[in-house]
Formats: sequence, structure tokens, C-alpha cells
Amino acid sequence: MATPTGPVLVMDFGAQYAQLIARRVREAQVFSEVVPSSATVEELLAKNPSAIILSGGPSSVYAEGAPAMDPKLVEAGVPILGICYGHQLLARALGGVVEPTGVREFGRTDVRIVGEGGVLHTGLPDHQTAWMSHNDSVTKAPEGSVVTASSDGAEVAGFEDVERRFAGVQYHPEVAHSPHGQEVLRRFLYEIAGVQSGWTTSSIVDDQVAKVAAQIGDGRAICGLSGGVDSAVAAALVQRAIGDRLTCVFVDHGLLRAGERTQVERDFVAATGVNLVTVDARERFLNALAGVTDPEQKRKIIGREFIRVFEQAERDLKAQGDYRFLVQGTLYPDVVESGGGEGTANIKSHHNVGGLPDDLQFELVEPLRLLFKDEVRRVGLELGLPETIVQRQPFPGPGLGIRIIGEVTADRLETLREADAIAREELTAAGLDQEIWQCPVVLLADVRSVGVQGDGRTYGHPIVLRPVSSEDAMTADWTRLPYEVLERISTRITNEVSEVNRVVLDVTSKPPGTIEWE
Ligand SMILES: Nc1ncnc2c1ncn2[C@@H]1O[C@H](COP(=O)(O)OP(=O)(O)OP(=O)(O)O)[C@@H](O)[C@H]1O
Ligand SMILES: O=c1[nH]c(=O)c2[nH+]cn([C@@H]3O[C@H](COP(=O)(O)O)[C@@H](O)[C@H]3O)c2[nH]1
Ligand SMILES: NC(=O)CC[C@H](N)C(=O)O
Ligand SMILES: [Mg+2]
Repeated sequence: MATPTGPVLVMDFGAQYAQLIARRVREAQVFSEVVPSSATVEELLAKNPSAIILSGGPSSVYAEGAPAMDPKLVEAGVPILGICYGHQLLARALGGVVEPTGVREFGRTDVRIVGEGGVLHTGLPDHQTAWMSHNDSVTKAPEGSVVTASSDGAEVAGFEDVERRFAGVQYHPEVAHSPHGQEVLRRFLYEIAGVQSGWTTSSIVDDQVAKVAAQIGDGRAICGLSGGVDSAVAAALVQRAIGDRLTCVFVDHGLLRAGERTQVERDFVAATGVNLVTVDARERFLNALAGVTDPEQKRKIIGREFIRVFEQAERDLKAQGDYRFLVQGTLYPDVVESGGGEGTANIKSHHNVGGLPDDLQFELVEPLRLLFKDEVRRVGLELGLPETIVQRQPFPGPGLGIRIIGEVTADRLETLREADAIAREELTAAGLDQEIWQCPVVLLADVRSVGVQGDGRTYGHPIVLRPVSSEDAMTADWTRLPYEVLERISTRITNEVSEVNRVVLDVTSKPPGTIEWE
């Protein structure tokens, strides 16, 4: 089944969380994609959007060189919702006024309903908490519109022109700190824009299976399979589209955790029945990483070596046919963090996106590229994958290679693998697996500290525990683990892992820290 309506396009004016808006729209069962603010009106209309949402952004709409909106957009007959910067931009395009009022609002803010509150706010509490982050304000609403909400710093915190299907809000309805935000978004989508719902997990599956079948035709594909959630779901989708013309390739790069290879070769194959080839590439990766300490360099090397291994697998499979396509379980956050959105910063080059070599010969098949993890998990369940696979905690493709701070060597990998196995065993025994999104265990190989063990002096390395809670890995908080569990992990690691004499806990949220240390 095709997507029931054109997408809701989120125009990104440099917002921190444009993708969060798209995700909330999808939660309202409408397909949504982020597009750069530089997209022309023609490019936008070519996607046949059922509505456009203008995101927030760091600039001031009246500043020279600030990202602008083509005035033709408001003549195109497409419903528009402006948020924050987008609200200011839309108000201005329709003849309103935006100024710095000197009253700035950051964080939780009291928003008051004005009059009946219009379509977006009718029936909501007279005073509601909403999350604001602005210096500028709309001081005069556009002609023909009604003001629906107001705050101390934003006289026009909401306006609507229902006839022309335009609305704006100064606050951020997409963040969890705006308790009525999702309701306001739904009302814009259904009551002002009149979009049709129907973007559900089963429609994603049907849609993607059809797309993959069309892309691959009667060709063959290799799928990089790690035993993780994303590649499992990608493989299941592609298998549904092309059957046994799919061969999965699991790369043992020596940067895996204890037990991982058996888990993939035995449990995964038993659960899914995929064709699986394992490649032992431990030496190849270790050699390529020798002497390298820079995280970005490590990521690029690992990304390149993965592809070289897939190329070798393709040559080995030649007898069966031509494997021109490479399936990867790439998700939206991998793309965004690799700097894949226009104007978005490169935070780290995920091996499967920013780490790909320039001479890549395969045509990529990435059916999950626009989805977040929780959406992927729902797709996996819809495809009939077992909970044990779908609910697994994420583990990055570069594996322990980006959890050794310093050069990656065989000995250091062994040390980290032992410490990691202990931490995982204790967290599982304490029943904490579902509560934790993932818990990187990091070896500070370039740091030493003095210890005293068995009445003797030691000069060993610290291990960092980084348990985090998250919804989609875009933001995260450190998990408050019980002290008894931390104590058990610390005691066991320092007793059982010879190079380690100290265990420390990372209590940083994301932002400012990322989940992994490199
Ligand atoms: N050891 C591996 N062998 C083959 N392919 C891999 C391996 N590790 C990662 N990949 C490929 O890189 C992609 C991205 O890795 P990533 O870790 O983000 O996803 P995943 O392992 O499938 O899921 P999860 O995020 O749950 O760990 C995978 O979907 C897979 O295609
Ligand atoms: O397959 C991957 N290849 C990579 O290069 C990579 N880098 C980070 N991660 C995982 O992505 C999520 C976000 O991680 P960060 O907060 O460290 O950016 C977390 O789940 C990380 O484990 C990766 N996964
Ligand atoms: N978060 C935003 O979109 C801010 C918009 C604009 N830069 C302001 O300060 O008002
Ligand atoms: Mg993984």
C-alpha cells in the first residue's frame, strides 16, 4: 500500500530537534520527513506535501542573511504551522511584526489562552506550561488572523488563520516539557490541515517491502548483519521482498563483545532462518587500526574495512550470482549525527554513513533510513521477529574499537571484553536490562592511576561505566543505578580484570556528552 497522503514536511531552519517534530507527527500517524530550509518552493511542492511545518532556529528573522522563507510558499495553498523561529517567519510573511522585546523566555513558561483559544487551544487549560526558547517575539499578528495564546514575553504566542490553514506557536509543542504539545500538533494536522491518518507500522512494512522489491528487481543483495536490532529488522524486510536472493554477512572484526559471535551464528539463525556467512576479519581490522588514536580516524578506518570485507564476500559469492546491492540497518540518528542534514554539524561519522569509503561500488539499500529506534522495534515486531532480538540494547558497529580511549590492541580488547562481560552479567542479574537503553563500558587505556591491591602498589587503568536511558539515542540521561549493583560491578571488575584498578561512573547527560566516548 502506498503512503496514504503526501508527507508532512518539516523545514529545518537549524533547529536542534527538527527530527523530533517529524517524529511527533509520525506518532500522530502521518508520515513526515525533514527537509533543509534551502529547499525551493518547487522542490517542496514536488513532494506533494499535505502540510509544511517550519521549525525553530538560532537566527533572528529580521537579521541580514537569516534563513528565509520564499513568500511564494504562502500562496501555494499548502497548510503551514510555524514553530518558534518558524512562527516568527510565518507571521512576518503574512504581514505581522517581529521584534526583540527585551523579554526573553527559556524553558518552562506559563502560556495563557486568549479568547476561545482558536482551533489549537480550545478547551485546554487557561494557563498551561509550555517550553519556550526565544529572544524575539511576534508583536503584531498578521492581518486576518486571530491571536490564540499569549505569554509574558510573547504577546502573540499563538495565532491562526483557519481559512487559509495557517497557524503559529512561539513555544515548542514537540518537546515532552510541553504537556499539551502533542494535542496541539494533532489539532493542526487533523483540524486545520485536514491530513489523513493511516501511517502505521503495517503501512511502513508494506511500503518499504514494495520499495525494496522495486529497487533490487531480480538482483541479489548482501546484508551486513550484526545481531543488533537494526540490521535484523532490515534483513527481515528485505528477505520479505526478495526471499533467498538475500545473503547476510556477519563480520567478526575482533571488536565484538564476549559471546556475540555465537549469539549471531546460533541463536539469530535459529530464530530467523537467514542465509548467513561469517567472515573472520579480526587480523585485518587490528592491523588497520594499529597506532591510531583519533576517534574520527578510527571510525573512517572501520567503515572502510567493513566495505572491503563485504566486497570480498561479494567475490566469494560470485558463483551464485551478482550481488550488487548492500543492505544496511542505517537509522535516522546515524544520518543526522554524521552531518547528513544540510546545516547539521558532523558530531561523529557513524561507520555506516559518514565512514563509508568514497569508492563504494555497492548500491545501498537502507529501508530504515528515516526511522528512529522505537519505530524500528515496532516494525520488527510487525515482521514477526522475536522480542529477544527486537528489544536488544544497541551496540555500535565499530564496537569496542571506540570504547578503548587510545590505541586499539589485542590485549586492551581482551581487558575491555572481560570488564564488559562482568558489567552486563550483573546488570542482567539485577533485572535492569529493560530500564537501561545501553551501557557502554569504556577502557581509558591512555590513563593510569595508582592503586593498592593485596598490600602492593598497582598502576592500572580505569574502566568507565556509562549507563544511559533514552527514547531514541538523540538525547539521553544517565541511569540512576542502585548503589548495590554498582558496588558489585566495581568489586568484580577490580578483582577479576588484572589491568584495572578503578571503576568510575559517567554522570553526564546527552547533550552535552554523547553516549559513546568517541
Ligand atoms: N559486525 C557486523 N557485521 C556486519 N555488519 C555490521 C556489523 N556491525 C554493524 N554492521 C552494519 O552496520 C549497520 C549499523 O550498525 P548499528 O550498530 O547501528 O546497527 P545494528 O547493529 O543493526 O543495531 P543496533 O543499533 O541494535 O546495534 C548495521 O545495521 C549493519 O548493517
Ligand atoms: O552502528 C553504529 N555505528 C557507529 O559508528 C556508531 N556510533 C555511535 N553509535 C550508536 O549510536 C547511538 C548514539 O551514540 P552517540 O550518542 O555516541 O552518538 C548509540 O546507541 C551508539 O552506541 C553507532 N552505531
Ligand atoms: N528557538 C527558536 O527558534 C528561536 C527563534 C529566534 N532565534 C528567537 O530567539 O526568538
Ligand atoms: Mg550494532
